[in-house]
Amino acid sequence: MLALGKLLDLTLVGREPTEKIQLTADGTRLHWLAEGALEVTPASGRDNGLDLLLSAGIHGNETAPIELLDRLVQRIARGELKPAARLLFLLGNPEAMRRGERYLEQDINRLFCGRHEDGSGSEALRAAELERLAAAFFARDGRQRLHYDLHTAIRGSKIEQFALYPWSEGREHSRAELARLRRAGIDAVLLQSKTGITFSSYTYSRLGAEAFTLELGKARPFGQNQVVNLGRLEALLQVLVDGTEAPAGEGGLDGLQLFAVSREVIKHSDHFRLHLDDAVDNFTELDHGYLLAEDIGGTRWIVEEKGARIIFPNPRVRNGLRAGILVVPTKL
Ligand SMILES: O=C(O)CCC(=O)N[C@@H](CCC(=O)O)C(=O)O
Ligand SMILES: [Zn+2]
Repeated sequence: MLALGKLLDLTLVGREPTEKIQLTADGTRLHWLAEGALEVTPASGRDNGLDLLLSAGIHGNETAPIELLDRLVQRIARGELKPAARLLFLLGNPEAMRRGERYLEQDINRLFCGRHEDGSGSEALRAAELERLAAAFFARDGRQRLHYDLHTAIRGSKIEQFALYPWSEGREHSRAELARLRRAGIDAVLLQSKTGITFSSYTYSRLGAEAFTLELGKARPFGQNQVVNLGRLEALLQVLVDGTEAPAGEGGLDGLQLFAVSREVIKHSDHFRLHLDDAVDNFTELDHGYLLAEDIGGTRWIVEEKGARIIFPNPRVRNGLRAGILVVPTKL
């Protein structure tokens, strides 16, 4: 296997490869751009016009998606998987991956769309670097742009594999992209209705890519992800990479649950109290009238929405950040 196929190993030991560019026997070009960043260019005559960005490790302890990307990179480097798409693989927060932590000082996934400019430290610099790498990758006109940012969640979930679809003024959510996710085993999608500060929001709203955050089960350490079945997603990624995806049929959303954001619960102060046990799963339904959280100045979060469910409840975020999302069922 080409040495650049060991992107994950290189990243985990913090080493630069000696050779930055390598070619497989059939002419696929692998180019190490920066720590945790590998660009793959199809052999001449094979390029099908898709630019596909695959990222993982934006949170360093979310290892199942990192292992999935590692398998794809290795298969490409061995010449077993022959890309027809241009690819950019990004491992988001290498230092956090080495330490097995979600982040060191700042959550990188709250530092996009320029937020890194207000911050300092290694994670703000890394978010700026990831923006530059993604912008350079998606700079070519006339090509299809697609980004999957792969994550796992802190809690268990009543819906194990789901996606968050960013929002941008004047753009409609794509039915074809939702159908594609359905084929990949995604059971639910949260349709955002305002711009965000996450990596997928950046590539969606600033770079014009179709972009999603994918949540793929519960976060576990490296080597302990056998319980997560990523087979259908892996199959989709393979056919996107080698250009053998079957043409999409009509419809294709059967069984896909759609949700809208009703309210984001923002933690304003150290007085913030969340009235949910750590064992409560994502997508748990909350009763009408339930007191979900309290904060300084008598702020109270009481559930008023019919069919409300909670995702990503987390009282340990920094003040000013999202401590949970109340979602409700919706339709396209
Ligand atoms: O389990 C949790 O509380 C967080 C899991 C996670 O990292 N989710 C992403 C979602 C990004 C998005 O909103 O698109 C995050 O919080 O960054
Ligand atoms: Zn994450």
